[in-house]
Amino acid sequence: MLFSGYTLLRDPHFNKGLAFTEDERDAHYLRGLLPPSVIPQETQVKKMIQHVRQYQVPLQKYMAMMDLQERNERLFYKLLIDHVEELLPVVYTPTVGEACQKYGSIFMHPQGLYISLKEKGKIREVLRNWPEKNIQVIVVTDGERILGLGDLGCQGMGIPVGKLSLYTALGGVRPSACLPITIDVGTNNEKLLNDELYIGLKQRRATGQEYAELMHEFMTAVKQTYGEKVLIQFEDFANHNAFNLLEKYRSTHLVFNDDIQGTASVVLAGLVASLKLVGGNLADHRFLFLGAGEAGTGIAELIALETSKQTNAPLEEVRKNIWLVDSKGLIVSSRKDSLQHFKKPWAHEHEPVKNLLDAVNKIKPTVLIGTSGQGRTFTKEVIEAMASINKRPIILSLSNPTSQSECTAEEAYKWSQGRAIFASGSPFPPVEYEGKVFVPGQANNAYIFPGFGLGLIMSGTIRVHDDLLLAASEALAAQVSQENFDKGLIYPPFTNIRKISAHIAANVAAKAYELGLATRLPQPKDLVKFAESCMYTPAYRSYR
Ligand SMILES: O=C([O-])CC(=O)C(=O)O
Ligand SMILES: [Mg+2]
Repeated sequence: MLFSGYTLLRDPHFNKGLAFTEDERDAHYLRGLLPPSVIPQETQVKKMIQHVRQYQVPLQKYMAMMDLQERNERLFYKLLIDHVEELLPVVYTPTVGEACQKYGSIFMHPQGLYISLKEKGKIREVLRNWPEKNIQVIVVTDGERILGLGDLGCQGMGIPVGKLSLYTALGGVRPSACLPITIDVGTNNEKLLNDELYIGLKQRRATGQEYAELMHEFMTAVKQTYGEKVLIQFEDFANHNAFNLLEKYRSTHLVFNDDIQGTASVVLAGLVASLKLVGGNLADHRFLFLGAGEAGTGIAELIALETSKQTNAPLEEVRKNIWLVDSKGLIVSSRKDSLQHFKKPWAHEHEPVKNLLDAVNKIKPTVLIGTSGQGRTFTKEVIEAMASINKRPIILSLSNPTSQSECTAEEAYKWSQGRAIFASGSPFPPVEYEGKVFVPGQANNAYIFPGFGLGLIMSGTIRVHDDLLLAASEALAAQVSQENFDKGLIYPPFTNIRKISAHIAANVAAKAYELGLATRLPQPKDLVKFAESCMYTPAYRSYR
């Protein structure tokens, strides 16, 4: 340990507050710097949860949590793990969205690493300024599409910070191995450009070659600094850059796009689980998406891939069961020439259809998935149409945060007379309808990326392959218990998430070994046990 006395109390990695023992207080020059009482971590957790609960305003709870993270990291993680269901909506969606919108005015101490156009040519130096050297996971955003809230520029930093706190709390990756990064190439958000408290570059976004060069310098510097096996998670990039970056770097770097691949994996898991409630195989179902961006096309492709593996039918054939609606209506072959490349595989033969309601009535889907980033687009008429076509319509409102959800849980249950199987990206509380309580699930990539990342890291995997996403999906679906199904849930509760993550990690690693992508040899015998043994726990360590 580097510090003692006053500096020790102010170092969030080592500080334990009143939990320092008498011996530690003697050995580390702490006498007199703390009041005499010695309190165990459990008691500190009780105190802190009361502290957070006293705030009525979610953003204040968020600030209290960030404050704790900066003061006493182990207590922060202990609190988050012990109260995960309660605190996830605070450090993650929906509150983290509001925090990003207001980042300039709530900003107290910088978290993560900022790389702006000013640092062009110096990115390796910037990485060297970060205090930790052994980095295993980077979550990086350029802030252009933060949740469904749009361009928040440099203030998107809340997202990598939040995602990485889940890597630790939910997936057990050491906090010191996690590095949140925001790339600042400007913002096109006028409100931020005119805000004197805006923390980012006050210029419009760089694009084209200027953008590509900065990203390339970044990708190269990361690999040079941290080696081949550092995982780079792309988060909340706008569509055009997200698809291009993934395509460009997937064969040279260990990259994973959470919005395309993580969301796809979590939704496929929920769909596979829901088959236990509605019957049939994936191939028997018809899927309709509102939103044809990263999440929509990512999910669609993974459903097609899994269906094709199950039925031995070619991908082009099974894709025909999957339909997407974007802002211009149903994606059909007559629109092909004007479509962005990631939408083209979904342009099937059909007459033009203008809006979602007409598309539901024409396509007659069994599953309706919202990935549009637009709130309140699953109207009463849309849900009623789904309910008239299906005995048990599957309805997923995936856009985040809650304000952008395509419909609320209450609307889904009420308008379908309690028949919908519903899950949403951001959490909704249980709903009572005609005397029955319905518990909605949370179809959020937070189920997948922590365990997925752990699986890659612990096996020394060097590239992400689509089969690893399927392995993660399969492991998650297998964790839904009969008791969960009885409540209509297609996801297990977050309470057991560390156990779930260990199973996901193990299944992902097993697949990576099978594909020859894992470099940690020999392969551990029991991968679930191995995953558990790799996981960080936030209990205090004793200092001699
Ligand atoms: O952050 C979340 O809650 C899920 C996600 O990746 C997004 O909405 O972009
Ligand atoms: Mg995201």
